Amino acid sequence: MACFVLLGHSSLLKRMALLKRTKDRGDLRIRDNVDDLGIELAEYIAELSEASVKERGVFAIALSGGSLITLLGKLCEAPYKKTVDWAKWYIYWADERVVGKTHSDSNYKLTKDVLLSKMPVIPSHIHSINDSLSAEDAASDYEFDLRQLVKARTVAVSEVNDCPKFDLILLNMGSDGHVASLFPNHMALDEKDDWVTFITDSPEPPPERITFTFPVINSASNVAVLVTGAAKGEALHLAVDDVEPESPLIPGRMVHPTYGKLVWFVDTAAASKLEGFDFLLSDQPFA
Ligand SMILES: O=C(O)[C@H](O)[C@@H](O)[C@H](O)[C@H](O)COP(=O)(O)O
Repeated sequence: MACFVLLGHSSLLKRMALLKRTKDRGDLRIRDNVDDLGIELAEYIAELSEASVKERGVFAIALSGGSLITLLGKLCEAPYKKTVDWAKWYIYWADERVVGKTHSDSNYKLTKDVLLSKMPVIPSHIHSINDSLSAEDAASDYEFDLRQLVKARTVAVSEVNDCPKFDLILLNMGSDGHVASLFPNHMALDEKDDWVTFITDSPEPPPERITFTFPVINSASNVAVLVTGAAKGEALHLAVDDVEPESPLIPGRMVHPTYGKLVWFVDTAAASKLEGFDFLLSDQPFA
């Protein structure tokens, strides 16, 4: 049976904050609404940024796209706007669509609009893809760029392989269980050598993307995955619960930082199919 811890004081699900500790699939932080989840995520990022700047003098973070970036808008508000040491941030994207930087599909553009144009991040610390290249060349070029920062130890290096060890990689999971641009049953899931690979056949538009590979994702010090909405309930169940061995192995379940910490930021709609969660929806008193 799953173990849930009630963090709030209210017995009403609407105002609850829940923490679920799984055996080996990380922690789940569950909030009833996306707005509260955004506040929780902002607090988590700010804490990791502070700890990393204290320890290493910099904070190396990789972002994704979608609603995750919209939620990062919370970091532009008090207190984070002033308390986060923005000049120490080095930013990559765990995946990017191979489109121009001004295109509405660009994760860089979305992040720029929501966060980068508002916070004093140093422009040379923002590592976006070269949008004049093909997907294949953009992936090699991005890996080359990342290798320079690993060489300089601006991005730390894993103790067990030569992979970058990001202070934090932020992902979100789709309803098919994909993370970054690593889609179910795609050969990119098996990439072991390259840090950054490319795809030209994404099941979701646009088709051409670059993506961090699992060796990079699983070498990070911290990985957080945002999962919101009822449509992702089954994928979340497959990603974190003790499922049968014959259950489909979705990319979300392959997120498994070897020595890092994994945290899932989840709303109650997405959590509804987790083992034991129905108990909370019943009228029984919380023990
Ligand atoms: O690249 C993409 O096609 C999307 O960005 C996609 O990867 C998205 O991140 C997930 O589908 C979850 O998206 P939401 O969290 O926005 O629902």
